[in-house]
Amino acid sequence: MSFSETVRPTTATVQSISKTYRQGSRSVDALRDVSLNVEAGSFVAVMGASGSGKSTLLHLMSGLTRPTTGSVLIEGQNIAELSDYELTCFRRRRIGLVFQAFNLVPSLSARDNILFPLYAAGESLANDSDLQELALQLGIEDRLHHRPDALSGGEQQRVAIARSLITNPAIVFADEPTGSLDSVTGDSICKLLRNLCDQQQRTIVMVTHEPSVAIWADSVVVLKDGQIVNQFLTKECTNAQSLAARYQQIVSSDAQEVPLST
Ligand SMILES: Nc1ncnc2c1ncn2[C@@H]1O[C@H](COP(=O)(O)OP(=O)(O)OP(=O)(O)O)[C@@H](O)[C@H]1O
Repeated sequence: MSFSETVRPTTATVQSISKTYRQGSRSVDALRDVSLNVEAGSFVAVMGASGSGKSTLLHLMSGLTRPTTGSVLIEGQNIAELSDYELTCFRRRRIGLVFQAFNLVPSLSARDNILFPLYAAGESLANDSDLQELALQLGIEDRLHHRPDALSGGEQQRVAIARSLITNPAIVFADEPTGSLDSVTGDSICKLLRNLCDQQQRTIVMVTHEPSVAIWADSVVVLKDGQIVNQFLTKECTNAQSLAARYQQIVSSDAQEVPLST
């Protein structure tokens, strides 16, 4: 395994998914009949107001939760059909996950945090040079023996990204990966995600509410009240300000446009 080589490009397709959360007698329709095709090797940002369903969409696409109706195809596999055990195995091997809160184990070194998905699967690292290569690629090669509390926020997120890549997944889902970081550090994380896509053809789906983060993606999917109301290419925006203006125009409009495919 080499982390600097390209991976087999993977598509992610969501077909007519809905998700209803039930809380006692109340129910919340978090997503309503959402369809989306993320092309292999592309970088898609998901934007929307708080409560519009961004995290729910990401969690469904990454198999963390199951849709109420509809299907999610990763590498052509409908993950909604897998048993809990099969889904866990599929997620461990095929999907990388990055969260805003890093979710590192405080008592473990950066190295053991990165290797955690392998340990959880009962595996070990075949070749230590793989870890060294990954750490070098992410700029944390001299931080591997530190515990999370001795690392900066940006370094912790790099460790979390390394952990998401240790099984060499072709698709990475990131939920507000820069949400806890200052703008300079956040930019370096965006650049890293962009490189994973450009240099290795990994597919990236990232939730963000920041136009300056979304501009790093190839396209932006806009959610409103649990539905996709628009999808546009970032190259149509000259900079983060024009992306912000376009996004504002979309969310403040009552009209729902037909979503484009990436
Ligand atoms: N586990 C849950 N149980 C009940 N309702 C939920 C649950 N998770 C999310 N919801 C509801 O589903 C809707 C969509 O939530 P979601 O977290 O996907 O939105 P979001 O766009 O990611 O919001 P934010 O930007 O604030 O994180 C909201 O109304 C939320 O309250």
